[in-house]
Amino acid sequence: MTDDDVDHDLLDFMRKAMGLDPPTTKPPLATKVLESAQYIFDNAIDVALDPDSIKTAAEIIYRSMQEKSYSTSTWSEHELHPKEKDEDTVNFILTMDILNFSFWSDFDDQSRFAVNYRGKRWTGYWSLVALLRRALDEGIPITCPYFWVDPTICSDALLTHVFRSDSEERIPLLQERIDILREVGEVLCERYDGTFVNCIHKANGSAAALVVLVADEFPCFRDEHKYEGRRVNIYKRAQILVADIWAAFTPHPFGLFPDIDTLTMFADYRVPVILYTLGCLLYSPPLEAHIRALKPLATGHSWEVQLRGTSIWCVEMIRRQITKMHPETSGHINAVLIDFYLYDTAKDMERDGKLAIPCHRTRSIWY
Ligand SMILES: Nc1nc2c(c(CN[C@H]3C=C[C@H](O)[C@@H]3O)cn2[C@@H]2O[C@H](COP(=O)(O)O)[C@@H](O)[C@H]2O)c(=O)[nH]1
Repeated sequence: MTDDDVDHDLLDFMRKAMGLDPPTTKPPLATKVLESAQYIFDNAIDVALDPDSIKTAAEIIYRSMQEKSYSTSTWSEHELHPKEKDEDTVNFILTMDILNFSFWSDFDDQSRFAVNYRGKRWTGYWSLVALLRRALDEGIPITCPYFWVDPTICSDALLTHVFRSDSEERIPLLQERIDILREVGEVLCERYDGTFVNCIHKANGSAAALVVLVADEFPCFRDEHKYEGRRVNIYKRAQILVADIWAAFTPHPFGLFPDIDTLTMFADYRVPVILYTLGCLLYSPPLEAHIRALKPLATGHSWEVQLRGTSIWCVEMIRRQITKMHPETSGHINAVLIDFYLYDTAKDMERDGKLAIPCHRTRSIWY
């Protein structure tokens, strides 16, 4: 039967007679992050972009990504990232991205929160990945949602042991980390049979739908703020969760997201530093003085929202510039890979003392 054989008028008549809604071609779910970023950029007065530096940076980033053949496979090449393409890896990535926030430190390098694992000393994001592996090696099922929700086997004391430090500084926001693990576990066990794989299935292959599902279902991922009277969506950990799954799995079915290019840069505290160092981001004198003085910046403060939103918009401008100058890359250089590249490069530059400004000091669960 072809579409011509179908009597659509009769079908509509029968639908109405049966009280069925007419067929609606639902618009694809949108995260509204990019439009939030543009709104913040358009209204920002303390953070601006420099178009010439963006053009120059785009070419530098493009060439470097080509030289390093930056792709999704780069993700699994990291020493501590899981390589298996299975449900355990999905739950490992979920656990990691529930906790993937706020590792900046005002302690000196020897005293800052650190985890010794496999003969190396890990700090920052990598200390989180290391401590999860350390717990699994100790036989603690730290990536299992059913474990998180049962305080008789997963006590706060045991989780404090999992998050223990091998240096003077303790992990920041320990209680928040414990609370949100249990919060996510409750929802997953009640509605998704205790595995994030069922969330992936429910999103039906759409990265944007999965980001929106995560932000709707799990409050700790609902990275939304008020700016100039409007709600703005940043969704940093919800987006990087989907991006990590995409990078870790594609082309395995768990990682097939045809709309992955709708994700944006992940507004953390590291990437703005390299964007500033490249001359792309410009700060007003009071904001720059505040950051250089390592003063705290409250979550939701206008300066903080401007920093995050304008960084997202900056990476979008870089992405558009790369696509304009190198149309052949439009299929495989997206905001996610540019972001991953910028984060990794920022870590290298931090190690070599080449970053031009400290990161801003916001302590929150959002990033
Ligand atoms: N925008 C963005 N933010 C990222 C990452 C990553 C790590 N992603 C890995 C996966 C693929 C990539 O190749 C990376 O190897 C962590 N973060 C954020 O940074 C902060 C930790 O920083 P530090 O204290 O310096 O380690 C914290 O807010 C964390 O959420 C990223 O990729 N992009």
